[in-house]
Amino acid sequence: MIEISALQSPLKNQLAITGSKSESNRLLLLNKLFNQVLTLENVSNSEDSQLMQKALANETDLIDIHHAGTAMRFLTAYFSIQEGRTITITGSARMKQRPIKVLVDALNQLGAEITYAENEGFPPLKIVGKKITTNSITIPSNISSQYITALSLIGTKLENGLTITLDGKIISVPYIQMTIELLNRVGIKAIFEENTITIPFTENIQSEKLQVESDWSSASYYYSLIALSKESEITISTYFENSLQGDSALQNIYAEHFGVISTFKDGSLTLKNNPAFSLENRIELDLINTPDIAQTIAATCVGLKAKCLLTGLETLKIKETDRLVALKNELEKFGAIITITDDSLSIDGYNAYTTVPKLETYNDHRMAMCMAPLAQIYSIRINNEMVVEKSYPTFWEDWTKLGFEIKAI
Ligand SMILES: O=C(O)C1=C[C@@H](OP(=O)(O)O)[C@@H](O)[C@H](O)C1
Ligand SMILES: C=C(OP(=O)(O)O)C(=O)O
Repeated sequence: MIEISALQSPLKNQLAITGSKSESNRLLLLNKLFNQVLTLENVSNSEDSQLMQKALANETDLIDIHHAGTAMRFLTAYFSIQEGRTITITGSARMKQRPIKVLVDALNQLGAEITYAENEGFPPLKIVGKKITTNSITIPSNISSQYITALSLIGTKLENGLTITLDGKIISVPYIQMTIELLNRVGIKAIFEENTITIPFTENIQSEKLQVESDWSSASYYYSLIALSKESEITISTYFENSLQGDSALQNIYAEHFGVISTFKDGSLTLKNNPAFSLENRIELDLINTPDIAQTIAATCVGLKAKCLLTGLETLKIKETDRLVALKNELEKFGAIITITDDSLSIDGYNAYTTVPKLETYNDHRMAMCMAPLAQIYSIRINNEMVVEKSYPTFWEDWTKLGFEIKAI
């Protein structure tokens, strides 16, 4: 457990944040599919991307992917087309509760041979690699976009290509767009229009150098920190105005609702306070396209004692923990009055707040990181703080650089 206290205000500092975990995991898989012809720069040093790299290099028949959801889903598709190889892919206790049936059904309908090693619908999976020649599939698109990305990535290696029809509401759309844009960027003419994705079989891609942009979900904690500070400025490197990452929506969300100004210069992003900003009565946001910044936004609201209604949160309950329950439990420790439904979270007011809260992280990196900015206002304690490694291993080092005092207790 750590205790975090703010030492200096205003903040002024520069940080280098690791590459996007989402871009990295897609590019690592593509590179494996296409004989490592890409030279990747600023690849994420997150545990999830390291696990992805190790799994792709692994030649044994048992792969443990721990908490890494994207890696679990992308690798299920990858191993299902490795003819002549049989593997079992497993993960953490939580991974064994995260649904994968939609993806397994789709792959098996295409001709894969995947069975459940424990519980129907969930990892671990036994995968016997097969040649897949079927070239079209319909898949529900309202549970996780990661299933759709997984199919799109391996579609490039199916001899007849793949047409994917998305059935129902499409959630986390920017993550599907990121996949298609990355395929386009390496020269694969993938198309995503309305509810149809078309992926052509591709023999080879050109060798080229690609720079992974830094992680926008990780940037969210600095947006929150600035929103909870005054006259402060933080510069973070390797961010661009034209991002592939949907979480770059942070720029507009924090400009409009929390008074944080973003400026880009020479590949860096500077965040600072807008002195003319005033908080609205109740913040309303639909976050269906940006699920990973929902926790950050809820915690920023608590720091500002703002009321809010956050909707489009139906995917939060199947992530690293049930994030809706975790947010309610922990943010109520600051006096927030919170109501959650299956797909929303509202903060309707605040009770008087008295004690220094001891905050729990539920094995969820984003629970630890979203609450850290509250240290700018309150003295807080965070249990199991090393969960941050999943996406941002140097998080606490960076907070020390910013001037926070972090004590193990
Ligand atoms: O494709 C990706 O890289 C991701 C997609 C999103 O998941 P869902 O599509 O399950 O919402 C997101 O929450 C996750 O952190 C990363
Ligand atoms: C949901 C997340 O990751 P994953 O689904 O890849 O485990 C996340 O990083 O917030």
